[in-house]
Parts: sequence; structure tokens; C-alpha cells
Amino acid sequence: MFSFSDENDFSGRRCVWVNGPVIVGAGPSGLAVSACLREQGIPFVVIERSDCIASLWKKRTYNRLKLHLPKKFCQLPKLPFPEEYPKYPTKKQFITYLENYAQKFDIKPQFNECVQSAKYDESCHLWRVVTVSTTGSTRSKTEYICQMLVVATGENAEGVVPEIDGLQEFSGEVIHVKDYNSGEKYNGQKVLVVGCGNSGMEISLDLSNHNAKPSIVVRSSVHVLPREIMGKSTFDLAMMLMKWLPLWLVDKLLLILAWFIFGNTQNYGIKRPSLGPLQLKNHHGKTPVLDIGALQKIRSGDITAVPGIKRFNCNSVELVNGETLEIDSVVLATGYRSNVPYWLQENDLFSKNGFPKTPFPNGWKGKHGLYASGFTRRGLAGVSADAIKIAQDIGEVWKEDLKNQKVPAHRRCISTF
Ligand SMILES: Cc1cc2nc3c(=O)[nH]c(=O)nc-3n(C[C@H](O)[C@H](O)[C@H](O)COP(=O)(O)OP(=O)(O)OC[C@H]3O[C@@H](n4cnc5c(N)ncnc54)[C@H](O)[C@@H]3O)c2cc1C
Ligand SMILES: NC(=O)C1=CN([C@@H]2O[C@H](COP(=O)(O)OP(=O)(O)OC[C@H]3O[C@@H](n4cnc5c(N)ncnc54)[C@H](OP(=O)(O)O)[C@@H]3O)[C@@H](O)[C@H]2O)C=CC1
Ligand SMILES: O=C(O)C(=O)Cc1c[nH]c2ccccc12
Repeated sequence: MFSFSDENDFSGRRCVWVNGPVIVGAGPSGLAVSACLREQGIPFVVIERSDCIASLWKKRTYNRLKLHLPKKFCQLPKLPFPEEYPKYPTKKQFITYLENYAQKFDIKPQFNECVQSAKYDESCHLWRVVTVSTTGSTRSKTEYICQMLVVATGENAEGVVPEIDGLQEFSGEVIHVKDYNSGEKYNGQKVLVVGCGNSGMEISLDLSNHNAKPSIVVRSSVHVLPREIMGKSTFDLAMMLMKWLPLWLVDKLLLILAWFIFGNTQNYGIKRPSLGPLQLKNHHGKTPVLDIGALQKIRSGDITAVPGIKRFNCNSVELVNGETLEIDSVVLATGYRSNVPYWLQENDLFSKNGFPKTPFPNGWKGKHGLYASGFTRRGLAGVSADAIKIAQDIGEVWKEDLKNQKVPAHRRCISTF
């Protein structure tokens, strides 16, 4: 890495020449790619908008969160989870694992720098990545110039806050689930949880455990599966069955098992989608809920499932079935989105929704040394699979360049300033 202040750049931005790829994001994806590059001796720079690694896990998830897939599906390449970790590590354990991972592979991101734009410069065949400092009052800018760019900003980069009629008029507190820590402060409150994915279900349970009265909005449909069936992870079971059976049949079996455990979920307000849980996940990215107890609370009436929202009033919400509920506060568990379209000036690899255009397993590589890591909608297992492929591909390019004694393109580019 070579840095200087360009006297010709009147904005006063610092320019940094990077030998090797720039990786945007220091979550599990950015860390996994970095580790696989480090093993091959390839230099890289990681840029992170937050002041720490794994900021989603450290700053934007609730306290009682645990991984909901068994640990063998969630470990990153080249470092297994410690033996003594439980089957479903806690958020704290997962963060410790990631801290150790970064330390082991000597990953030291450039913190507090948010990538504002990244563009391929055809004139010198290089990426120009502009960051803005997220600390201090100066908002200083840095331009990184590199041959390869790895996008690792995640599927959950920003919280989705829907526009709902009257929400501005509601007088109670409204937060997105990314800012929810614990149900402690909601003791005795009537809380409307909007959204019934894993987040909505798990925080409804947390609220109920803290003596709040949650209602959860189920506006369409959702597959709820038990996290475990007879002591075995449902996900693990599904993976095993998928080795022998077609996806639709595995789905049918999972739904029969779920019916034996839960009965008909529609009886307590939770309609199932017509497409099976794994097919829905594979084709539309919608994750089934892996239930850890919310459904029992819905059955017992501790949590109430309600239909879609018509509008909010000062201290109540009107539902599409004509019912009105008095509520004290609202938690929006309405999902997340990628932020790639806001900063990456490219329309070949990524589509307008911030995910790769080409479906799994082919969406990890674009043109001109561009890569997408962690956009497969396959959780941490997808993160690891991407990292291995990307680092291998970068390794081949790198070795080829070394063999050909290619003059790094950025040296040629200096003369353009
Ligand atoms: C609540 C929750 C629980 C989950 N649990 C599981 C689970 O149990 N098992 C599983 O397999 N998956 C789970 N997932 C899926 C999740 O996507 C992965 O666990 C994982 O965090 C993805 O890693 P990532 O590095 O791709 O994205 P992230 O963890 O989101 O990391 C991306 C990083 O990029 C940074 N960034 C974003 N934009 C910029 C920018 N413009 N400039 C600089 N930096 C930027 C962010 O600050 C962040 O640190 C869960 C997701 C959520 C939201
Ligand atoms: N323990 C764990 O490991 C956990 C993992 N996760 C993971 O994090 C990721 C994100 O999950 P999550 O945060 O639940 O997001 P999801 O995108 O999975 O769910 C969003 C929910 O919000 C609903 N919704 C969106 N807009 C509205 C609206 N205007 N009115 C009513 N409902 C609305 C959606 O309904 P509709 O379907 O109708 O659009 C859906 O039910 C997932 O991959 C999940 O598995 C999350 C929590 C815990
Ligand atoms: O937790 C998540 O968000 C995941 O995406 C993990 C995951 C990958 N494939 C699945 C299939 C069913 C349930 C969870 C997952």
C-alpha cells in the first residue's frame, strides 16, 4: 500500500495505491476472503465503515441472539469453532470466534471509512474506490486505486423501513429491529412487532419473556419449522435428505414433520406459502423461520398473530381485518437490503436490488477483477463457499501476473495525474 496526497486533486483527498485487492466490508465475508488471501501471501486492504469487525453482529443484533444453524454450517474457512462451543453458539461466542479469526490471519481493516463510490477506470484498467471518513467533523476522503475489488458489504447492510400510513402520527417509540437490544425496557408494554421472519419471531419471544405483550404482524405467509426435530437440527436433516431426494420431496417431508409438531399453523394466524420452505429459500431467498419457542407462545396466546396493517393512529393501529389495537410501541422487523447500488457504479455483476444478477452458484465473479462475496442468500455457509472461490481466482490472476512479470497497472497509471 502506498499513500500520498495528490497535489493536483483540489478536493484534498488522499490517494492510496493498493497492491492486491480492496475488500469492502469487515463482516464474516470480508474476513473469510482476507484469510484465504493471507494464506496465499497475497496483500489486500479491507475497508470498513464501522469502528470494528463484524459490526452487524456487534452493533445491530439483539442480546439473546444465537446462531440458528448448527456450528458446523457456520464456521469460516481455515478455522473451526472451538470444540467446547455449544451446537448453537451465542452471539458473544460468535463474535469472539471472529475476533480470533481476524487476529490469526492478521486482518487489520481501515476502520471508520465508508465506501461512497467505486468505479472502473477504463483509461488505466483500475478500480477507483472513494471512501469518506465516518469520524471527526472533516469528512475527509480517500481514493483507493486497485486492480481487484471484492464487494463484501452484505445482504443486511441497511434496515428496511417501510412507509406505512399514519406511522408519523404514532406517538410511541418506533424502532427497527437492528436497534433492538432486549425486551427489558418494554416490561408491561403492548408492542407491535411488524414482520414475521426470524427477527420478528425471535424478538416477539424475547418481549414475551420480559413480560411485554407482543402482537406480531403476519401480512402474507411464512414457513415455520422447528429448529430441531427429536434432538436433530432440522437444517442438518434437510441437508442429509437433499443428498438422496429432490428438493420438493424434502420440503414435503419437512412439512409433514412440522405438522406433527405444530399442527396446522393457520389455526393460530400463520398461513404457509404454497411453495415449500427450501424451494422458497432457494428461488426467492425467503428464509423459513427456525422456531425456538415463539410458536408455542402464539398457541398459548402470550403472543398474538395479527394480519396486515391498514394505518397507524396516535396510539393505535388499524388492521386490514377492521380491528384496532391499542399499542405503546412498534418494532419494525421488516428486513434488510444491500447497499451496493448506492456506491458501486457498475451494471454487469449486480442488479438494481444490490444482489448479483446471476443466481447461485455463479454470481461471485464479474468483469475487470470485480467479485461479490456473501450475496448467495445461503447464510454463513454461502459466505465461506464464496470466499474460497474468490481467493482461489484472485490467486490464479496474481500468480499469472507474477510469472509474466507484469508491471502493476497502477504504476503505469501514475502518469495520468
Ligand atoms: C440477526 C441475524 C442473524 C443471522 N444469523 C445467521 C445464522 O445463524 N447462520 C447463518 O448462516 N447466517 C445468519 N445470518 C446471515 C448473515 O448474513 C451472516 O451471518 C453474516 O453476517 C453475513 O456476513 P457478511 O460479511 O456478508 O455481511 P455483514 O455481516 O453484514 O458484514 C458487512 C460489513 O460491511 C460493512 N459495510 C457495509 N457497507 C459498507 C460501505 N459502503 N463501506 C464500508 N463498509 C461497509 C458493514 O458495516 C459490515 O461490517 C444472520 C443475519 C442476521 C441479520
Ligand atoms: N437466530 C438467527 O440466526 C436469526 C437469523 N436471522 C436471519 O436474518 C435475515 C433477516 O431476517 P429478518 O430480519 O427476519 O427479515 P426477513 O426479510 O426474513 O423478514 C421480513 C419480514 O417483514 C415483513 N414485512 C416487510 N414489510 C412489511 C410491512 N410493510 N408490513 C408487514 N410486514 C412486513 C415480511 O413480510 P412478507 O414476507 O409478507 O414480505 C417478512 O415477514 C434472515 O436471513 C434470517 O434468517 C434473523 C434473526 C435471527
Ligand atoms: O440464517 C440465515 O439467514 C440463513 O440464510 C441460513 C440459512 C441458509 N439456508 C437456510 C435454509 C433454511 C433456514 C436457514 C437457512
